[in-house]
This record gives sequence, structure tokens and C-alpha cells, in this order.
Amino acid sequence: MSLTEVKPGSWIVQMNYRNRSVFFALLFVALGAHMASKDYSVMVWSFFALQFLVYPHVLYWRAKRASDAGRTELNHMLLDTLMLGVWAAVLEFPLWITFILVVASTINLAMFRGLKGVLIALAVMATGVSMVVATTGLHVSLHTSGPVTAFNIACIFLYLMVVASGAHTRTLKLQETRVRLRSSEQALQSANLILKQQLDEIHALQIRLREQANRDALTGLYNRRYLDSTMARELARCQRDGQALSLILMDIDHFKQINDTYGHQAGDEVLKHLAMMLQTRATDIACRYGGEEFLLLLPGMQQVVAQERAELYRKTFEKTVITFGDFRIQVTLSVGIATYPGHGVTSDALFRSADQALYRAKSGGRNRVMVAQ
Ligand SMILES: Nc1nc2c(ncn2[C@@H]2O[C@H](COP(=O)(O)OP(=O)(O)OP(=O)(O)O)[C@@H](O)[C@H]2O)c(=O)[nH]1
Repeated sequence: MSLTEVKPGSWIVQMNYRNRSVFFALLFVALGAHMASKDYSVMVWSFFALQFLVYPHVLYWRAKRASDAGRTELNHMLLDTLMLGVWAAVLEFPLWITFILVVASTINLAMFRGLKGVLIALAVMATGVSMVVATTGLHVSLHTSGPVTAFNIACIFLYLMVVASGAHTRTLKLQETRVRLRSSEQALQSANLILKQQLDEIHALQIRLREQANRDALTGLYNRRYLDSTMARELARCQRDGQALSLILMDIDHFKQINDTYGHQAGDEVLKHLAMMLQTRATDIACRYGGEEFLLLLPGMQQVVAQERAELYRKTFEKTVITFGDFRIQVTLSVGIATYPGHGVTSDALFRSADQALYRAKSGGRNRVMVAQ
């Protein structure tokens, strides 16, 4: 049977069945020995046999079918106590027999209800006694013979052993369960830790992938895809804050010749150098716009400042000597500038203006900065 199939409280049913059937069988012999010396009718003997030999099995059968086994067993223990009170009174309170009946009943209830259980046991037993006394009157005969007394002592001793060994077994099982639970808890904790690490890795990977999707593989600058999504947002922000926004569009002059003269890899090296130069300020959004075309998006920057920056880039790049193997390569930049709101109030209009300025820079002889008209 799996753990989920075990009915709640079923261990109580099993334990009580063992305790009750053993104790009642012992009582059958102990009380029977006492009754044999008296003159009881066949009816009393029949009830006696039913009570001590059949009754424990009927209760077990009933408890097994109960939906709430724990509560049912508690009620059964109250019934045990009531019946033992009845038998103590029927037998006219023989001292030793009454003693073991009281001790066993109170122990049983004390195990489940603590000290309150002792009081309940005494009250229920008194009820059983009162029922008999109310029916037949009070008859007291305290004496039990020597063998019956000895057997009674042995009976309570045996019963206490059975209860104690049951409690011991239960404690061991509880300890085992606790150890098992602790190790499952530890396994769960380490599984959780691994899961958390994996989630963190996935999260970092997602960030990296998102970042890579927005970057140009050769230069590491933002790509056109990123620019398209950012441009509108930055423009809206500048419009809201009443700020300027400048675009610097640059194109390497005669780049085809670089490729043709020094090879494609040398061309790549030139592109990387330019990208490095553009990546100096964290607030700028530097993109590789096309093959050898680059764009700087400068939120909050006035046209005059953008022009100074573009001039600085142009001069710096002109003086830069790029070494590639034995080659020493020097190239120039043509630049077009457009600034919001003077040269356009939409992304398209601004791009167009910057592109026209760049075209003028190219057609005007290259290696120069032109501002949109
Ligand atoms: N090495 C390299 N070359 C590239 C890359 N992407 C584009 N190109 C080359 O860039 C060159 C661009 O040439 P053009 O459009 O004719 O322009 P240009 O030679 O720079 O001439 P102007 O712009 O008029 O000064 C082409 O030869 C492309 O093959 C790249 O990633 N690496």
C-alpha cells in the first residue's frame, strides 16, 4: 500500500485492536476465574463471553470502516471504560479486579487525551457503575482468592508490557520517519538550489540572446533593428521633455577601395576601429547602420554640439593609422547631421535630412561634415 492510500488514524485502529483484544482476553481469564467461584447464571456467562471475546473484534471491524478512525476509536475507548465500570459493579467491586479495570481504562484514555483523559475515564467508569447500581442496588464484595489476585497482578503487568512495547515501537517508527523526512527535505533543498541556478543561467542566457539580437556581430555596436525600435522612443521622450535630438550619419570614404586594395579582412579591421572610436560615451546610441555606414543617435544634443562632435570624429579618424599586417591604412569619413526639431519632427524625416546632408558631404568632395538644410 502506498503512503497516500493509508487511511488517517489507521495506526490507532491497529494499535487499539492489539491492546484491546490482548487485554480483554486476559480479563476473560482473570474475571472468569473469579466468577467461577460464584454462582452466576448462564445469561451472565454468555454476556461475559461476548464482552471479552467477541466485542474487541466487533469494534475493530467497525473502526476499520469508519471515515474518521481516530474519532471512532476514541468513542470505542469510552465504550470500553463504560463497560468495564459495568462489569466492576456486576462483580460487586472485587478489589484487585476493580483496580486493574480502573488502571487500564485510565491509561488508555490518558495516552490519547493526557490528564484530561484520566478524569474522563473516571467519570465514564462511574457512569457504568451507577447504571448497574441504579438497576440492582449497591453490592460490595471486595475479596478475591489468592490465585485470582495473583493472576490479576500478572494480567495488569502483561497489559502494561504490551502498551509499553507498542509505545516504544511507535517512537522508533516516528524517529525513522523524522530522519527520512529530514533527508527528503535536504534533497528537496539541493534540488531547489540546482533549479534556481538553472533558472538564473536561463535568465542570463535570455538577456545575452536579447542583447546579441540587438548587436552587430562584427563591431559590437547596436544594429539597425535596435535603432528602429529605439529611435521612435527617444524621439518621443525628447518631444515630451522639450529637448533636441541629433543624428550623426557617417560613411567611410572609398571603402570599396580598401577592400579591393588590402582585402576584406583589412576592411573589417577599419570598421572595428571606427566602431571603437564611436563607443566612448555611454549615453550615445551608436549603431552600424549599413555596410560601412554608422549612425550616432544623440538624445538631448543641440545641432552645434553635434557638429563639434562630428568634426572631432572626422579629424581623429583622418589621423588614425590602422595597421593590418604589413599595411598601414588611413581613411576618411563623410558625415551628415540632422537635429530635431529643426530638420524634421519624425524619425523618417530626420533620417532623410541626415542622409541628404551626407550626400552633400560626399558630392562636395568627401572627408567633411555637412549639416542638413
Ligand atoms: N570588409 C567589409 N566590407 C563591407 C562590409 N559590408 C559592406 N562592405 C563593403 O563596403 C563597400 C561599400 O562600397 P560603396 O557603397 O561603393 O561605397 P564606397 O566605396 O565607400 O564609396 P563612397 O561611399 O562613395 O565613398 C562594398 O564594397 C561592400 O562590399 C563588411 O562587413 N566588411
